Amino acid sequence: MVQTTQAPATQEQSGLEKTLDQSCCINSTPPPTDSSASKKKKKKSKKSAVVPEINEYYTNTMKPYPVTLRATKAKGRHAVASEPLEEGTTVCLEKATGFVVRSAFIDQQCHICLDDLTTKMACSDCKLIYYCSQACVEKDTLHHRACSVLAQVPAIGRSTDVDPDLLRLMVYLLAKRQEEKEGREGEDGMHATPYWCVDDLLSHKENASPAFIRVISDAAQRLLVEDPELFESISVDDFVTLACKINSNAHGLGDNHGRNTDVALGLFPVGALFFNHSCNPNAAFVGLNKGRLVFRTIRHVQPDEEIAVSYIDLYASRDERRQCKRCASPMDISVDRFLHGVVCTACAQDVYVIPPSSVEDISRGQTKLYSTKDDEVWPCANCASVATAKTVRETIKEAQQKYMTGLNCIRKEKNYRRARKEFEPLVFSQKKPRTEPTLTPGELHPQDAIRFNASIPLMNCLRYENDLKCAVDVNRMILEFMEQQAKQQLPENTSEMADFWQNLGELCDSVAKDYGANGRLPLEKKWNKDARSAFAQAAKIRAIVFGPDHPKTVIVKKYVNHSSV
Ligand SMILES: C[S@@+](CC[C@H](N)C(=O)[O-])C[C@H]1O[C@@H](n2cnc3c(N)ncnc32)[C@H](O)[C@@H]1O
Repeated sequence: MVQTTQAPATQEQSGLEKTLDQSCCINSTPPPTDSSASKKKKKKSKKSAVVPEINEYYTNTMKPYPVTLRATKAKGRHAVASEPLEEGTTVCLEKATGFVVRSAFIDQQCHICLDDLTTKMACSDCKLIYYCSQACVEKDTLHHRACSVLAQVPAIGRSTDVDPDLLRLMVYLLAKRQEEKEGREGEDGMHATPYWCVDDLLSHKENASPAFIRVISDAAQRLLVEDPELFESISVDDFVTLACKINSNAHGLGDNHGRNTDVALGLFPVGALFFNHSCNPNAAFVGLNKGRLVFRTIRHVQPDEEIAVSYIDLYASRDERRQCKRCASPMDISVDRFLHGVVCTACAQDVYVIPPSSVEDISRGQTKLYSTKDDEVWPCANCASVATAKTVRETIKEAQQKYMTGLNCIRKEKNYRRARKEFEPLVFSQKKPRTEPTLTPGELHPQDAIRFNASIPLMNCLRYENDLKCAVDVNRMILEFMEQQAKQQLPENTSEMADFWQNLGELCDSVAKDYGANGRLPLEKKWNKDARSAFAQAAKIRAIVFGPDHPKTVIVKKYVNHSSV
C-alpha cells in the first residue's frame, strides 16, 4: 500500500479497509474439499453462470460517456470503449447512493459537500454529523430519518466489534431506500444512483468469514430494535448481505487537499457494476466533493477494449492480487516474480521464482511463500540454478520482520530514528553505494514488495528527521522503481506517482530554502529548478488521473510557477 502523507506512512489499514481489500477478489470461490470436487465445481459453475441483464437505467445513465455496456459469462457486466479514448477521458461520473465521512474525520469534513470544515455546525441531537454551512444543512434530507439510530451506532459498534463506519453507511443507505419508497428525494445538483441498484451488486457473501457474519448479525439485531420503522421489511440476513455488498463494492473518497487519505466511504453501484478489475488497469477512479466518484482513463484505450480499474494496490505481491488476466500469465515472464524475490546467488541476474499459489490455497491463507514445505526447490528465472524454498522463505520472512519492527517503532513509540535503522538495510544494499539499486546475490531484489514498501516509511522518517537530501535520494528511488514497473506493463500515470513527484518537489523546495537562508544562491537556484520540474511532473500526471480542475491538480500547478511552496 502506497502512502505519501506528510506523516510517516504507517501502512496500516482500518478493519473495514482491510475487509474491502480482501473482498475485491476476482471470481474467488469457496475452497473445494478435494481436487475432483474442484473440477466438478468448475464445470458446474461454468454451466450455471448466467449472463446478467443490463437494465435500461444503466444504459441511459452511461449515454453521455464514450463507452458501451456489455455483459458476458466470463466478465459479468462491464464497459468497453466505444471509440478511441485519449488518456484523461471521463468514462463515468456518479453520485453515491450513500456515503459517510469516516470516523477519524467526522468533525473535519462537511457531511454533505465533503469540504474542509472552517465553520462547524453539528446536529444537536446525535452530535455525529457536521455541516460547513446553513446551505448544506438544508440540502440534507436524509439525516432526520437516521439521526436517532446513528446516535446509537458508536455503542453498537463497540459492543459488537463492527466498524462503526460500516454501520453508519448501512443506516444511510437504508434511510435513502425509505426516502425513495416515499417518493421523495433530496436533490443536490446531481441525482444520486437509486437504492434499487444496490440490489444488483454482487455480495460475495459465500466468501465472508463466519466471524464477520456473526458480528454483523449481532449489530443488525441491535439496529433493528432501535428503529423498526426505518428498517421496515429488512431482516438480519438483509443487513448481512448489505454489509457484504459494501465490503465488496464500496469506494473510499479521498481528501481533496491532502494526499492519499480516504475521508469518506461511499457505495457507487454503477461504477462497481461496470468497471471490473485489472492489475494492469487503463482507468482509475477518483473521489470528488459532494460524494461523487469519477472514472477516467489513464492511458490510450482502443475501441472495444474493456475499461478496467485496479481494486487493489498496484505494487502488491501476486498472491495479494489473486487471479486476473495478467496475473495468470506465466510466472517466469511476469513482473510479479520480482514482487517477492531473492536475487540468485549463482548468476546475480534474476530471482528465484516462487511458484504461484492456487486461488483456493490463497483463500485458505496457504500461499507457497508461507507454506511449511521446505523440501521444494525454486529455480532462478535466468540461469535455472535452484535454491531451497526454505532459504528463500527465510530471507523474505526476516525482511518482513524488520519491516514490521520499523512500522511498530513509528506507530507505538514515534521513534523515527529507530525505525530508520530497521528500514535502511531493507532498502539499501549493504555492499554497494546506497543510491544504486544493484542486484546483490542472496538479498531482496530491488523490486521486491517489502523492499519497495519499506522505502516509503524510510523516506518519511528521513523527512521527519530533516535529513532532506537523503529523503530526496529515497524519493527518487521510489519513482525509479515505479517507472521501472511502468516499463513492465503497469500504468505510467498513477495517483501514487503524482504523490511522489509532489513530495519530491516539496523536499527539493525545502533544500533550496536552506541554501537560500545560508546565502548559497547558486545551490538555491539549482534545487529550486529541481523542485519546479518535480511539481510539473506531478501536475501532468494529476491532470490525467484527477482531471485538470481537481483541487489536487490545481494546487500542484500553482507550485510549478511559484518560487517556493
Ligand atoms: C465490483 S464487482 C464487478 C461487478 C461485475 N462486473 C458484475 O457484473 O456483477 C467485482 C466482481 O466482478 C467480477 N470481476 C471483476 N473483475 C473481473 C475480471 N477482470 N474478470 C472477470 N470477473 C471480474 C468478480 O466477480 C468480482 O468479484
